[in-house]
Amino acid sequence: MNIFNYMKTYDYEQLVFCQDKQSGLKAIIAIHDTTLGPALGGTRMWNYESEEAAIEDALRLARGMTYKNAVAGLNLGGGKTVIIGDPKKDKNEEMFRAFGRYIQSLNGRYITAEDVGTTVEDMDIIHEETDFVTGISPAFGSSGNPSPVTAYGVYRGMKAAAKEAFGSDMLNGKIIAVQGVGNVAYHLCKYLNDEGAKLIVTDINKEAVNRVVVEFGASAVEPNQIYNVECDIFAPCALGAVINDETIPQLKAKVIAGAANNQLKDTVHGDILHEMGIIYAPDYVINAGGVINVADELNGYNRERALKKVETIYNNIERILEISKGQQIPTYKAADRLAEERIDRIRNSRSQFLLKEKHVLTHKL
Ligand SMILES: NC(=O)c1ccc[n+]([C@@H]2O[C@H](COP(=O)([O-])OP(=O)(O)OC[C@H]3O[C@@H](n4cnc5c(N)ncnc54)[C@H](O)[C@@H]3O)[C@@H](O)[C@H]2O)c1
Ligand SMILES: CC(C)C[C@H](N)C(=O)O
Repeated sequence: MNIFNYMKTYDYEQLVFCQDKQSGLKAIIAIHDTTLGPALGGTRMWNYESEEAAIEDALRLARGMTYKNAVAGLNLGGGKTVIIGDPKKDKNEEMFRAFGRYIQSLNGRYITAEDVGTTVEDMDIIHEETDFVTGISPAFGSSGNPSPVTAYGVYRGMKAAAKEAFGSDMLNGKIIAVQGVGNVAYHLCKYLNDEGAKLIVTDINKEAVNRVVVEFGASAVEPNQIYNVECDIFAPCALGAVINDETIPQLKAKVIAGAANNQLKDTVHGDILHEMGIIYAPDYVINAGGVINVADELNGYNRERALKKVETIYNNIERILEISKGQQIPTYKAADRLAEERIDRIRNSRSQFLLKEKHVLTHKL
């Protein structure tokens, strides 16, 4: 990978490598675009097969956060961190403190939160060293674990997509296939079960599967079977790139609406879904509940206000579906246009010189 070429192609601002020998920290912070405000995006800890794979993931996820924050209407740019390591074995207190000091050194250009492999407890340790961290414990007056709120946003966005596909946003009686039933999807399954949907689930973690089978009457299938089960809606809630050449021909669902980031392996897969008439709720639009929730901390956390903003995911999906129909373009393109138009509008409105700009971190600073 030619890093500078890649950064130039997608217009990245900064890539920061953080190393601490004593704790074993190897982290990469990618900052994509800070036109709208400081870059906010979570920290993922993952046992990457190579350093190149880690860099690529950080870059892709950071750009996704720029678009996610823009469409969600947040005054925040996009960034993300990956920590190389096994979250089950390699974590220690010194590692997150060293990482917190690196975040502090960026002086507010980047704010972190949870992602796959990191927890509220990890954010609390980072907070020992920096204020530029969200999703910390409610004991600090903060928002805590973003996953339940992400799930609520996905649920609302799924309803908006269902309305387009089935003529009603009621999900009772609908068969919904859920891939990965971890932090977000457990809560999503609860909302869906409460509304009377029938759940088919899978996960590589048997305990996670058993929990939703027992609590919500879900039926379980093997991980490789989830793509071709008879269902109305497919909800990818595990990892990225699951909509690809191999999986698309297997799909029976009319709607794809789930929490996972970077669901399309490539944009061409979004084009194919569009041609097939499958309604795809763009991942970064439907899964913005968590970032909306943690971003609210920057103004002094108010859960009611945060949830009210999460409700707008329903309208955002409706709007994207309207643009997609009106302009005859795939939904991922409609979402990208919304994001890019907002960023351009704000960039253009910033043409006057200000001696000192008002900082968006009004509460934290
Ligand atoms: N947590 C949030 O608030 C949030 C916000 C936005 C987006 N997301 C995205 O949503 C997805 C899920 O996040 P999470 O916090 O629930 O993570 P998680 O790790 O708690 O859950 C993911 C689940 O997927 C399972 N899984 C992994 N590979 C699988 C496979 N091949 N087949 C089936 N199951 C598999 C894991 O065992 C795990 O139970 C991630 O892509 C994350 O980036 C999360
Ligand atoms: C809570 C957020 C800042 C990060 C979250 N993991 C996301 O991808 O949106």
